[in-house]
Amino acid sequence: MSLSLSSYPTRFAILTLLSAATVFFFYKSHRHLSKRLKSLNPISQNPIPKTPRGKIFFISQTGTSKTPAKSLHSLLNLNGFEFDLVDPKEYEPEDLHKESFVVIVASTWEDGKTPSNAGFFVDWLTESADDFRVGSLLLSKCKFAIFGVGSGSYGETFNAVGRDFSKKLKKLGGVEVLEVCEGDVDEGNLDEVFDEAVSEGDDDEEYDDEFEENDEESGIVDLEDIAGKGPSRKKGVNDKLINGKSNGGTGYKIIGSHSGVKLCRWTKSQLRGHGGCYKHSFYCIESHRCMEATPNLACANKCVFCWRHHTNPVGKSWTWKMDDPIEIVNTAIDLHTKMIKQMKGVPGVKAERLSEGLSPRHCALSLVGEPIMYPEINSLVDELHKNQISTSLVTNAQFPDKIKLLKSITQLYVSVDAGTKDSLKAIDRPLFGDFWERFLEFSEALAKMSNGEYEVACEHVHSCCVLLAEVDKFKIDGQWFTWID
Ligand SMILES: Cc1cc2nc3c(=O)[nH]c(=O)nc-3n(C[C@H](O)[C@H](O)[C@H](O)COP(=O)(O)O)c2cc1C
Ligand code: SF4
Repeated sequence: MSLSLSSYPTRFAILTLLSAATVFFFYKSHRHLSKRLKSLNPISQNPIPKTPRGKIFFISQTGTSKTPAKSLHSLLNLNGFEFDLVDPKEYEPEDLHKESFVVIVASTWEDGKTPSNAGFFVDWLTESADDFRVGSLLLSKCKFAIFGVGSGSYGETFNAVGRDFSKKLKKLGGVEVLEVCEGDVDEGNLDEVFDEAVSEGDDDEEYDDEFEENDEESGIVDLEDIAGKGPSRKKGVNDKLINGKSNGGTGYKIIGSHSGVKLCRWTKSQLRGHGGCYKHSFYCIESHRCMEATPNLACANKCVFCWRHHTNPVGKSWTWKMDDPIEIVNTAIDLHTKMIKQMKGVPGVKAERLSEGLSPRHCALSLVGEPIMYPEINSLVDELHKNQISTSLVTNAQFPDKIKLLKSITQLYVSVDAGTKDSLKAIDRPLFGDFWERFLEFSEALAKMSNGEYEVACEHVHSCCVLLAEVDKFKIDGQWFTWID
């Protein structure tokens, strides 16, 4: 890979690689380093266009990672690169999309756990990366580099946190300027590799000349040539998410044998005085008083975009032991309020919102799975209403018989992911052979139930045309429309 040396990211990447590895592994060759820095120093060369300040995050349990992060911070600032050294505990992750450059120095702890000063930061990142509504372009303006601080003696979880950060930032559109550098504090293999690379250069004027020649004459340097001399990824390292989380990292709590509850990212966001989800914008539902739950983790589709990565159970009918609806509601409220309480002390959480959040007023039956498959769905909804909790149920239109039996519900959200039989099959990958007929029958039943009026959530407006053709009147963003032939 060749990159122009005159570009800010490339200069930064090279400087970061050299300086962080040098600081981190206590490399002593000042002569060599200063030569390299001189050749890269933005002050002594072409002026760099003004860019926003970068951020160096230290993710550390016992302070080891903070030291190289601090040294890197001094070195970069000394060389004209404006960076802030940030404790993620004090940082608002919602602002991440505004960053242009982020360096993360992160250690890994037992079983691949993240140090506690980045607990909220990581949860936010995990949820955003797993949430298809957030999108893969959120961080497209953000370049990043990651330095892992760990120990190879922990095998598969060696530098798991650093690698996990890289994966999630990339999933959200972040641009990684260097392959994750994996430091090994015990084995010291990294400083050996680096020492080797640098000591070659130390006695080798040719190396410096070559470096300068590349820089001066062609303006191009092969970044991999340099990065290749730094720390390399260990072969056979397990790339799976290893974040010490239960339920495959989904963050939801299982209730009984077939239900679940989760604190959604919008609930957390509004607890912290930030915005809520679209239901807040459309219907004034307060996200910090909303409980996300499902009485059925299973589904009759295997949608390509499913955030559960197809690890949830699937089935065409209810074949499981059935838990009591009242018990499900009580446990869901109990677990939900416990999770709200755990938000106490998280930076930015407002005391007033926290106390309001302890009494949920809305329940989104949408977490995962198909809620109307649960045979006691009407009793469950009744129980929520008795607790003065409004209900919003999301269904994927595969159970027409069930929708006909559904009694009072505050809101019904039909997930229509495609407008034709072929595209619905390709996107939702339904288990039912007669999925299209089911979908049409569901639509007809719904049209009758709602007197031909549909309320459409914006998320699916693009694919609702076929469905809307069946009805007389529809509502988007609170405004009613009629169908024109
Ligand atoms: C109890 C314990 C568990 C650890 N687990 C891991 C691990 O799973 N993977 C890893 O790469 N390093 C692991 N390490 C090594 C730490 O990442 C290393 O000690 C690092 O320097 C700690 O940095 P910090 O003080 O910035 O948190 C572990 C260390 C301890 C003491
Ligand atoms: S409706 Fe509730 S659970 Fe769903 S996204 Fe909004 S706040 Fe979260």
